[in-house]
Amino acid sequence: MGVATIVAAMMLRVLHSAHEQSLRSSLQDAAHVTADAVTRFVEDHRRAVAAAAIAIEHGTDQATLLPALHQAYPGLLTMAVTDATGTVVAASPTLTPSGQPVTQQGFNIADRPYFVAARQSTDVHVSEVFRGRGLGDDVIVALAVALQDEQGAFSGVLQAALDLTQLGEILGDTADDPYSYVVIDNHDRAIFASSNQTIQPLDSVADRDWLATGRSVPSGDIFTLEEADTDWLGIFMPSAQGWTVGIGTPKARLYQYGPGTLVATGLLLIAVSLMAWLLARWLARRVSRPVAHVARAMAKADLDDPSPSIQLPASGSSEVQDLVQSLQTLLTRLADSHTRLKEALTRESSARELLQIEMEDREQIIKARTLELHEANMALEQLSRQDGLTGLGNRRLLDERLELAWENCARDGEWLTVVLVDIDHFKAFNDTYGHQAGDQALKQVARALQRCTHRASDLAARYGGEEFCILLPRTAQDGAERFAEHIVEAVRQLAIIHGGGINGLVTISAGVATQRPESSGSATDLIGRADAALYQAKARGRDRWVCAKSLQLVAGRD
Ligand SMILES: Nc1nc2c(ncn2[C@@H]2O[C@H](COP(=O)(O)OP(=O)(O)OP(=O)(O)O)[C@@H](O)[C@H]2O)c(=O)[nH]1
Repeated sequence: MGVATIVAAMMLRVLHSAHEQSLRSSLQDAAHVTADAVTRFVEDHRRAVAAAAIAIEHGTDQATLLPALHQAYPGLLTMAVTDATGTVVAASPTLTPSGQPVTQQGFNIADRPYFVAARQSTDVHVSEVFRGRGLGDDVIVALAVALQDEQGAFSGVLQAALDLTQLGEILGDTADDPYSYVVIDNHDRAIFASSNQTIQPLDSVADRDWLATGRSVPSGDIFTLEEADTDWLGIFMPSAQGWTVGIGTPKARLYQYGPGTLVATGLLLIAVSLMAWLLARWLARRVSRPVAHVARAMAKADLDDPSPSIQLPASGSSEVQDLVQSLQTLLTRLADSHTRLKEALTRESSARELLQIEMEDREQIIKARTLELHEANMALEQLSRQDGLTGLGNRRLLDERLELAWENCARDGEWLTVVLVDIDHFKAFNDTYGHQAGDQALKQVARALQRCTHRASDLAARYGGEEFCILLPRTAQDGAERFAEHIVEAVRQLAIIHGGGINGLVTISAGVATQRPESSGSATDLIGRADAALYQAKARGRDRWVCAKSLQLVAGRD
């Protein structure tokens, strides 16, 4: 039924557009015919007036000619012949509305624009549209032509008033006409409007919406006008004298189909519905149901079954049977591929697990070896900076740390102290107690010095032979002096017997140098000053410390 509805809607659409096309072309035809009729109406009368003028010029009796002309052309309301001064000398009708003979009234039309225009023209002049005065007040145009005497001189004017209300009869105007007409002059005044319009003759239509809309499209094209209660189709056509004929019709006429059309459409709709229903039934029996059956069988097919099969449907076209055969073949191949794929996946999965285990083992080994290598490097690194005998830092470590301490204290504006230490009379100790005992004494002194350094940044290093160097970053003069006193005393406290030593013991002498490092100076100078102080300590009798304070040396314990 859905298909039938669509077909019916399409048919109605086609019908509607054919109807619209027909309405448009009849609107255009009506516009052409009407414009021609208006033009012909004016032209016929103009030619009649021209012919009458020739007749008058050739001596035809005006008193006979004018009534005859009047009778033949009832559209000519009044006619008058004037002399050269504009005074009416003959007329039809001959009497005024009040019953007086026109010619005796002394009417003079020399001041009328059409009189002046006709006198200057060789053809019949058609005036602007105006409302008559004198012999009537109808809406008219004056048809005026100059008359000449036998010598060709201007002898007067023949003038006729053309009744424009007659346009209604020409256009067949009736109140129930499906079309509305309007004839507009070149000043946008209505000359004539059909009786289904509320426009009076000579009303201005300049401000009407339909005028602006109609002029927005080329003459002869159909335009659409939307008004509050009615939508219109309209058309403008040019006619006589630069006038315009406008015709409009409500758009709703598009939807007025005749009863025959509606019956035919209804029957067609029923026939189409019936055919669609029969077609749907046939398709369902021959195609849809068998295909649905096959689809269900396919959905249920188990690829793990070594030989899956689809049952052939009882009904169905031969195409459906062929389709089932093809699907059966395809299904068998799919099941085969499925089995091989599963086997391959299982093999691949086992291989991947083995590979994973292998990789993890290798990763562990590499990690362990890397760690061992790192530790060995660290040990080597440490050994390369350690004195083998005493276990203190060696000269290499001292140089690195001195450089670093110099830079840090320089940056922070801190004091840096260097203490150089030398064991007193150590040669004699070796000579007396042997070299091995000398080594033991060196180790004991080293440990004592090590114990005296407390801060992480302090460093006690073997400087060479029986000499040691101690770095004390961030340590000013008074701290340095206390430290020097402390190590001299600490070595005394070891109480290592030395017959040739001071008071029979192993003692040390120390040289102390303290300064605030500056970017201009160097650590070597600081070591040099400590060495000079050490020399002073030795010179002053050993077992003491001397502090290099600028150039002045400060001594501890004489
Ligand atoms: N046992 C031992 N002795 C060392 C070692 N290094 C240097 N010495 C000895 O230390 C002694 C240093 O003697 P000197 O430089 O003359 O000075 P000193 O005898 O200590 O006299 P003063 O320094 O003036 O008090 C030398 O005999 C070196 O052989 C070492 O590693 N072990």
